[in-house]
Amino acid sequence: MNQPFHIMMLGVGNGFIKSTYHNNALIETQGKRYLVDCGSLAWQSLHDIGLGFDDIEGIFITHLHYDHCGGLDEAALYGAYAANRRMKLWIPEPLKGLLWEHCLRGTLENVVDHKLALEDYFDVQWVEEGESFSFVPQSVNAAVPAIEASCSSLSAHWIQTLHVPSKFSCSLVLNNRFFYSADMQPDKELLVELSRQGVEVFYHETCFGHNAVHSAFEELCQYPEEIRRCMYLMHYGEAPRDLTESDLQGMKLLRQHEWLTW
Ligand SMILES: O=c1ccn([C@@H]2O[C@@H]3COP(=O)(O)O[C@H]3[C@H]2O)c(=O)[nH]1
Repeated sequence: MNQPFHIMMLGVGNGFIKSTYHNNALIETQGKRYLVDCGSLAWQSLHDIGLGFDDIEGIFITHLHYDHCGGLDEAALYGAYAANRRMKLWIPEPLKGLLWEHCLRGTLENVVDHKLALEDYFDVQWVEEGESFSFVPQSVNAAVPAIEASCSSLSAHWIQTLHVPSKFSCSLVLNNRFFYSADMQPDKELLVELSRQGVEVFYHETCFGHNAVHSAFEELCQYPEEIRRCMYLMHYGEAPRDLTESDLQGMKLLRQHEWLTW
C-alpha cells in the first residue's frame, strides 16, 4: 500500500487575485512536507500558518509562471545565505535550462560566490514524463525492506497538460490514484482515461467565467457525473456568492489552508 498523504492548498487563487493567494499546495507525508509549485506568495501563505523554509523538504514545479515558481528565488537565496541548505527540487526535464536561463539567472547568478547554475542553489532532480519519483527519500524508509520501500513512499509522476500554447506545463499524479491538475485547459478525455486507469481523486483548476488558458467551471460541468463526483476545484479565486451545492454538480470547492487526507 502507498502511504496516505495530507494535502493543503496554500491558496486557491490565480495569478491576479490577492485575497486567496496563488494556486500552490503543501503536502505532508511521513512527517515531511513538500510543495507543489512555489509562487511568489507561497512563503507568505506558509508564514500565515506558522511554517517557513526549514519546514519544507522539497518542491515540485509544474510550469514557469510567477504564481507557480516566483517563490524559488527566495528559497534559493535563503537556502544559500541564511540556512546553508540546498532544498530538493524536482523539475520536469523539458524545463531544463529554461528555469535557470529564463527565470532565475538574473537574480541568482553570483560570480564572486561561484553560484552559476541552478544546482548551486538546489538539489535538483530532473524528471522525465511518466518517470516515477518519490517525494520521500529512501533513507527515511531504511527499516522497510526494499521490495516494500517503493510502495511505502509517496510516489509521483507528471504528465504534460495544456495551459498556454507553446509553453510547457504539466500535471501531477500521486500514488497512481490522485490527480493534481496545475493550470490547464479542459481535457475531458484525459480525465476519463485517468479514471479508467484507477485515479479516484481529481484536484482540478477552474475559473468562474471564460479564460482561454484555463478550465471554465461551465466546461467542467459537462464532464461525466462519475468524474465530477471525484473533482475538487482550486484556482477559482473567489466563488460567486450565490453558488449553491446543486450548482456545483457534485464537485467540491477546496479551501485555503484546509488539510485533506488521501
Ligand atoms: O497566454 C496567456 C498567459 C497568461 N494569461 C493570463 O495571465 C494569468 C496569469 O495567472 P494565471 O495562470 O492564474 O492566469 C493567467 C491568465 O489569466 C493569459 O490569459 N494568456
